[in-house]
Amino acid sequence: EGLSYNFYDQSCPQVENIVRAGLQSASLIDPTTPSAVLRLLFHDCQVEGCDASILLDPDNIRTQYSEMASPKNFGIRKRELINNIKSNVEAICPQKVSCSDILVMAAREAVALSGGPRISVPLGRRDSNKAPDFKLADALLPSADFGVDSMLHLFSKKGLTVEESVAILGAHTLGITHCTNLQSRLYNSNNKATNLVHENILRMICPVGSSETTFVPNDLTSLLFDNHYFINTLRGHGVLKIDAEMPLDPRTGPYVKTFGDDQEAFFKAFSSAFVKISNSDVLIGNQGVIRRRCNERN
Ligand code: HEM
Ligand SMILES: [Ca+2]
Ligand SMILES: [Ca+2]
Repeated sequence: EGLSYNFYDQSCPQVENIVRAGLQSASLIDPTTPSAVLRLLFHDCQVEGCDASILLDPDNIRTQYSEMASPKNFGIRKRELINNIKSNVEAICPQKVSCSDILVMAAREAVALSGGPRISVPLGRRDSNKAPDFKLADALLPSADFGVDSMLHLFSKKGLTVEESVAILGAHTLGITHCTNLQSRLYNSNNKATNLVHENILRMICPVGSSETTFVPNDLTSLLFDNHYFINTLRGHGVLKIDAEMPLDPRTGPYVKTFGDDQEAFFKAFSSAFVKISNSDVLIGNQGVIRRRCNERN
């Protein structure tokens, strides 16, 4: 399909080490770096494939051409970290390594560095050279109140099985959710509340009209890539609507239980899902470009 496991063996053998070093030093300064980088990869791949489109800054003339203008990208961070790693790579191997591959490698390191599996990822992606209108990102990124139906539909389009779809949501073992993303779940929906005590705690942390800076951790070990997300949701302690629904739905519930009991089973299904997501709709061969700077068009 055009990607390969030894793509940079000749042209830039140091690239994996450079990316790993970049992730490690950034995580020492800010331990929430891995969660931000993992979400950044998903939001890139979800809009016109993994082509580093999310990293492009708006130019002065056409400000709507930046995915960051979409409210669905609220809370996206660490785009500049990928720019910095790219500069380090350019210093050693100029014009060889795409920003999209750097982002995939960085997300892979983010998972491994947090205690998750070390995932082998095929490389050879190319970068897009123009950002889509932010309305496309708006249409393609999942909204905070997605339920099981919409989630399974979204991931089946990427070729994920139901088991892999449940596993990839285990990415929420890392990071946080801002209260602004929980308003509709907590205050004006007829959602299937699972654990009233837990929902009341969420309401206390996130009152009506919470400021944009308040947040809750996605699980109790939000810096560790482990299976606590599943254990949490099984207890009815899920944060998002999808977390509350997955254990109850007959299609997804059995996998939530398996992953809550067996971390290795979670890691295995997460790894294959991660590879599928990061291979979806990629530019290869002569398509696209290798951007010189990740945040600007060539
Ligand atoms: C139906 C699918 C999904 C929905 C509805 C969803 C929704 C969300 C929402 C609302 C947040 C909170 C953002 C904030 O308030 O700052 C979040 C955070 C996060 N999501 Fe997802 N997500 C989905 C799938 C994924 C996937 C596939 C991945 C990765 C492979 C992922 C990784 C993350 C991570 C790591 C965070 C924490 C970010 C941080 O701490 O900065 N999500 N997600
Ligand atoms: Ca993209
Ligand atoms: Ca965790």
